[in-house]
Amino acid sequence: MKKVLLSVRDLAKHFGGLRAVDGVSFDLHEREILGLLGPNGAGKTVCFNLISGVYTPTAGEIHFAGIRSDGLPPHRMAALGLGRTFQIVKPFSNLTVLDNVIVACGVDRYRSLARSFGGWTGAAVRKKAVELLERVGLADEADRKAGLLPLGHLRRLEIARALAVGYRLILLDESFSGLREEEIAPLMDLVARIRQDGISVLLIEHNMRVAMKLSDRIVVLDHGRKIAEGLPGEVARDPLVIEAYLGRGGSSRVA
Ligand SMILES: Nc1ncnc2c1ncn2[C@@H]1O[C@H](COP(=O)(O)OP(=O)(O)OP(=O)(O)O)[C@@H](O)[C@H]1O
Repeated sequence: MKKVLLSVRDLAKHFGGLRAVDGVSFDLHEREILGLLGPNGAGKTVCFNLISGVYTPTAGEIHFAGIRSDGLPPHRMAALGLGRTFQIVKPFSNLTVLDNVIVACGVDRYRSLARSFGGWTGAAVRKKAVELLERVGLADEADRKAGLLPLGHLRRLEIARALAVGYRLILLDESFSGLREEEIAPLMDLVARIRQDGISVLLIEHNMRVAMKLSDRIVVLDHGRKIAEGLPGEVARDPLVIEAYLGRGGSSRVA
């Protein structure tokens, strides 16, 4: 049986009177790619922020890697093996691509320093960062200033930074948005390879073709609530999902 890596139970986040996330539950299994979909304002990014420790829930529970994790700060979540990308890419523009990944590896460094004092060497982190750049196909860009990278490469850099800590799970926030058609298939291959390497993926994606093809299962939110969960083909035919995306009277499939 598949092992649950992340479990979200009755999760809620209110901002004043706004129920941005309103009683959402789902599981993500080890080695699974789970798509988190929904129209604008559905609560997807707030969910990411709850799972990664940026926000503390108003109610509900999150369990990650066998421990109750809601309320833990982002660096504790990172130390547990959770990495994430952001909808708006924010590299350190004046640092090289390699240094951007070295900085992201810092969480590991501080953790091992605290534990063993001296378990870390600069050379080891550099080696890890170079390996990560190779993994995402950016080795040739290592010495370039990150601010000079085109969007497609920036998205790969973000994924390398997420992988620097995310040895169990990475959260991808619209990693495909704004990419050219020819950049999309290779990035899908990269995400599939990451999963083959044993890392689970939770992705927010507005590109339906990408989400449907890449995800093993899909959870759909609307107005903070879960309205559907299932295999991509099932979810795409779900009348509630079609209505959420196309409005009442929508009759075509989502994908
Ligand atoms: N810090 C905040 N304070 C107040 N309201 C917020 C905050 N963050 C998000 N919201 C609101 O919560 C709701 C859900 O936002 P969220 O960003 O999660 O949507 P989303 O599904 O990611 O949408 P999109 O696809 O447009 O990024 C929105 O109404 C948003 O305005």
